[in-house]
Amino acid sequence: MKKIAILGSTGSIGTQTLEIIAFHPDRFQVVALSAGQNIELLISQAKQFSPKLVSVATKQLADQVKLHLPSHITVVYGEEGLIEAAVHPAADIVVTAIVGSRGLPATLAAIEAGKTIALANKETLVTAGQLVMEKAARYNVPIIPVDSEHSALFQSLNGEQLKTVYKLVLTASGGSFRDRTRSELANVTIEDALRHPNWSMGAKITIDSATMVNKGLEVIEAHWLFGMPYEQIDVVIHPESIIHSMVEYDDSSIIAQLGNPDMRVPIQYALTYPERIESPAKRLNLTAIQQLTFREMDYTRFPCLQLAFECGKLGQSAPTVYNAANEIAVARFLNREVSFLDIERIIETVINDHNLMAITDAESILEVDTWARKYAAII
Ligand SMILES: NC(=O)C1=CN([C@@H]2O[C@H](COP(=O)(O)OP(=O)(O)OC[C@H]3O[C@@H](n4cnc5c(N)ncnc54)[C@H](OP(=O)(O)O)[C@@H]3O)[C@@H](O)[C@H]2O)C=CC1
Ligand SMILES: CC(=O)[C@@H](O)[C@H](O)COP(=O)(O)O
Ligand SMILES: [Mn+2]
Repeated sequence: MKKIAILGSTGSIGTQTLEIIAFHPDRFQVVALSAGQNIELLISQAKQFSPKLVSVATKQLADQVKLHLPSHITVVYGEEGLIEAAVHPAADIVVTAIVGSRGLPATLAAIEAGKTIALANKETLVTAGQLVMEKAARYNVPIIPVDSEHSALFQSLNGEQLKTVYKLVLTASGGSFRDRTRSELANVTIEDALRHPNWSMGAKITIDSATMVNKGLEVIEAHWLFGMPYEQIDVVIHPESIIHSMVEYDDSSIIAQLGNPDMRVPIQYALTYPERIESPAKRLNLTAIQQLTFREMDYTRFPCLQLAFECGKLGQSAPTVYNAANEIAVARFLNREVSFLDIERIIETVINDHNLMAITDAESILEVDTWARKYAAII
């Protein structure tokens, strides 16, 4: 029986993780759940899965949750509560399904506590890739990707020698506005932006997909997860999201992972790795699909992806700034304060006005992250 803690159990990844756990009741047990504000859902999850501990964003919410749960379930809150969930002594695997770089301290704590990390929260690797990977190596902790592209790369690299990789190829759906020109983006609405063609996901990542920032974050995530130079990472538009990513080797062979767009597959793989077991996902029927298509990435149409490569190559504090500026810009867009195209303007401005600095520890990351957030909030 694998014991699971989920950070962000009320979100898109969190609820799908619980679907997998419910599908395999003999294999998994939930020991900790963490939510932000959605206590109604958290309470019903706790009643169904009987964790030992639940965590919510604030003391006020924790007090309300306590009224609805039996006293043997510990209720904690805030950043410390999130960390308690991440280091729960009974947990073997921590699923990091919280959104944004606020997931970093709990992820670092889980690594120090020796937990296997099933990593969905890509922002932690973008903002602190070196720190996270060095810590994972020091504590001998596996980081298993949940993000569909990285799960695909992980599977396509299985048993191969990294030195024989010619390039990693991430696929991108193109997002909600794939077929619109830049001039057509000026007046798009939040509702339009949230209509992803293939995946049902949380709001922040759906906007990231439309700006192509999601692919930018994923390029940096791939760099850190697989130790691959940016020059050997490529992105291709694949509107059907059936090939989840691929690895091209020196001998010209390409190994890819395919499947219907269903996050329960990579989530389950991260929980059962290296085993493969039956999943609730619908099987892929290639003859029904008939054709898979590909388009060259247009870096002028999607400048945020170009910027991510530049920030990744610059290293130091640049990826932290890229991520923080984007988190604020997306929150402002979702709050109807700025337009869709303002997201890239804000990111570009914050990056251009930033003086690159060395990132040595969690404190320096927090300092840069705080500066970028404050600036992105007012421009
Ligand atoms: N959705 C997907 O298909 C994919 C997502 N990812 C990545 O996974 C991560 C999660 O994405 P997704 O599930 O879509 O996001 P959602 O917005 O659906 O869920 C976010 C989760 O984080 C919780 N949360 C937010 N703020 C806080 C806080 N201050 N303290 C504690 N918990 C908080 C939310 O709690 P609450 O709702 O209770 O406030 C919720 O459980 C992201 O990093 C995303 O990039 C990667 C690949 C695919
Ligand atoms: C499901 C998943 O992993 C998302 O990150 C997804 O890849 C978003 O799709 P695009 O960013 O390719 O639109
Ligand atoms: Mn992805």
